[in-house]
Amino acid sequence: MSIERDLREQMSTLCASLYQRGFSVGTAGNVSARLPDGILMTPTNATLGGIDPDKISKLDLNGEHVSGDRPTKEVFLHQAFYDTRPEAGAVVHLHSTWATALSCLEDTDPDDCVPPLTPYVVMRVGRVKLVPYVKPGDPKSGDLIRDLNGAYGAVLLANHGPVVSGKDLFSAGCAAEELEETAKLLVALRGQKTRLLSNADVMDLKATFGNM
Ligand SMILES: O=C(CO)COP(=O)(O)O
Ligand SMILES: [Zn+2]
Repeated sequence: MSIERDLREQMSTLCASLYQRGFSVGTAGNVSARLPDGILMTPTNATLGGIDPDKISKLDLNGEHVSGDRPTKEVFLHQAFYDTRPEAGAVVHLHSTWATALSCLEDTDPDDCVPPLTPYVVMRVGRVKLVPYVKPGDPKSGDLIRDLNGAYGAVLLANHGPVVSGKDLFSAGCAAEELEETAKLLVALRGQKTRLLSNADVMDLKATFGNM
């Protein structure tokens, strides 16, 4: 099977799994994966529960739509991650409940939305930036990601939801799920005395596991 065909199948399977487990509803969210000759993206106004591998949109290295259905309106967001993070092989955007809740809370630290509560959010997600609200599909969303200069692999779009990159579809999917579960923990622990991992713990995890 070709690399592209394999990625198309993986993307359809990942999207269906995210949808079936409630990480996405309706037509919310979009997923992309980088190829040597372009980017595969889920079509706009498509439910992640029914992504047909043959209808997945393909853009060339110049961002031109070359095949498949019309791509997600968040093309700019995905392209900005690939342009600023050479290690990014895939990007997952969701409206998952708890990460979106975190994006709406006024006291969320914009430079570090998710403190090191557990080892896996450090290992899988890393620091998360809060990106100011722009309406879905606004090219400005890409500019806001480019302004980060690749410093963050994951962001929360204010009042909208998470966007998480990873070295491949599996890693980006795991990171998006880990972010959602950690956001749920954060909301559940609000107002309570909470112990965080120490800086030494965080450094040790990064040294041991690197970029998962
Ligand atoms: O989540 C979404 C926009 O932010 C979904 O839009 P698309 O259907 O265009 O991918
Ligand atoms: Zn969205």
